[in-house]
Order: sequence, then structure tokens, then C-alpha cells
Amino acid sequence: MSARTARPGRRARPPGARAAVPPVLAVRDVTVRFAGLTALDAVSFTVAPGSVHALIGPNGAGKSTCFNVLSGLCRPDAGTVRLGDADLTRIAPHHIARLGVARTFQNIVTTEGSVADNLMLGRHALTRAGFAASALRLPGAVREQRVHRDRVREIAELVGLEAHFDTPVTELSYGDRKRVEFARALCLEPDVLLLDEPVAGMNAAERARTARVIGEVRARLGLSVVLVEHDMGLVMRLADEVTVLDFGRPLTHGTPDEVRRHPEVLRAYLGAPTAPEETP
Ligand SMILES: Nc1ncnc2c1ncn2[C@@H]1O[C@H](COP(=O)(O)OP(=O)(O)OP(=O)(O)O)[C@@H](O)[C@H]1O
Repeated sequence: MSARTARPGRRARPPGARAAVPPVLAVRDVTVRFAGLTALDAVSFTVAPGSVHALIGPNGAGKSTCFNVLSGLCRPDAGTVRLGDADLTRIAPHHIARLGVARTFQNIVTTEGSVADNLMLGRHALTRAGFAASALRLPGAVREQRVHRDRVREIAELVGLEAHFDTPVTELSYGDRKRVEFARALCLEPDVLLLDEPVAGMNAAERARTARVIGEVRARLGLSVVLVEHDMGLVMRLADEVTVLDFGRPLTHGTPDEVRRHPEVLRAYLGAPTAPEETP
């Protein structure tokens, strides 16, 4: 069973009917205001199918607010977000998840229980059997659970967590717990994965490993990734395109090489024309 085709139970479209390439994610003129503060000011960018698109900018630039709009946690005052034909603007987070957008958070939000338990939570939106059928362990529900568990094990292998599959997450290292979050988002079988600072707080070895895993997952699953990350080494290594925000406004966008040489980026983001921090 290929990693691309195993999508039991997705409700937004028939099981297994995932498009060969993910739809385009188009963000157009998105504006968010908090009282007197404009956190996002007419921000537009396009995430090409299967690409890694990084959002960078100094603290307070609006990156998390943008992620919150994309995942439905924040309703924009103006602008639109579209995933292919679907309008994601102002719809509830669980609907956005079902339409194929999954996210991780800056802070780890794993629950107690094993890695497998946490990853199974990520399958919730794809589960067809109702609560009663599952609780009563009716044959259809048991079969479905088994299919989901097999797929969850594949995803654990994909991110290098197979040895910890039955381990309580509380016993894992920080880097492994961050990877559980990443894997749980993958369990939704997303077309678009939003990664909010995936290597924040990791040591150099963990950062390098996570960068490798993100690259492999993207190559194997063919999904699109939107990445918010302060580690410029990781951004430059993984991103196909970079959008730079500054005080809520789009400053520039382009390939990592174009962006890293942009004088305004050096001024606004790095503060000085020095080399950014590199992931080993
Ligand atoms: N719920 C909120 N209420 C009021 N202001 C907010 C809220 N959320 C964010 N802001 C403000 O909006 C601006 C953008 O914040 P945001 O967290 O999106 O920036 P960021 O680029 O993600 O920063 P960081 O890199 O520090 O995470 C900041 O000035 C922030 O203080």
C-alpha cells in the first residue's frame, strides 16, 4: 500500500480519491486587526502544489496570525484563503482540517498516552464509525480502527518514531515529542501541512534530524508545506519560496537565495547584513 493512496475514511472526498497533486493554496489580501493594531495588512501569497513555502519575519511580524487564519483559529477582517476550489475563509478549524489543511503548534500539545494513542487522535476527522459503534466494538468499527492503526504505524515509521510506537509520550525526548506532533498532523492525510516553528527549542542534532524528516515526508507524500521558522538555515535548506513579513506587511518574496540577498530583508529581519544562523 503506497503512502500516497492510503487514506481510509476522509469525509471531504471519497476515501482514496486524493488528487495526484495537492490544490494550490491562495492567500489574497488578508487583513487582521486587533483593536488598534493591524497584525496582517493585505498579505497575499500562493503556495504551489507540493512546494515548501516559508513565512519569515521578525518577532511580531504576523506569522502566527497568518497561520491562525489559514487554520481557521482567526477570522480575517478582509481577504480570502482558498485551497483549490474551496473557500477556507472564515470557516471553522475542524472543517478546514477536513478539507485537507493540518497544522502543528509552536508549543507541544501532545496528550498523555502512547505515541500510537496520540497519532490515532490525528485520525479522528477521517473516522467514519460513530462513537457508539466504536465503544461497542462492532465489527465494522473494529475493522476501521485496524486500518487506521496500520496507517498510523506507517506514518510513525516515516518520521522515525517506529521504535517508540507504544511508548508513553511523557517518556520521550523533547525532539521526539515535537516529532509526535508533526506525525499527528500527518495522520490527517493533509494536502497542506502548516508547520509552526518545527525545530524551536531543539538542539543542533535534533534540528538536523527534523529538517531531514520534513524533506523526506514532503518528497514521499507530495504534500505542500507552509513553514514558519526562525532558523534561517532550515528555511534556506527546505523552502522553495519565501514570503517575508514585516509589521504585518509583505516585504518581499522569492527563492531563498533571492530573499537572503534582499537589502530590506537584511535590514528588517536580520537587523544587520550578517550571515543567518545555520542548521548544521
Ligand atoms: N490575540 C491578539 N490580540 C492582540 N494582539 C495580538 C494578538 N495576537 C497577535 N497580536 C499582535 O499581532 C502582532 C503579530 O503577532 P504574531 O504573533 O502573529 O507575530 P509573529 O510573527 O508570529 O511573532 P513571533 O515570531 O514572535 O511568534 C503582534 O504585534 C502581536 O502582539
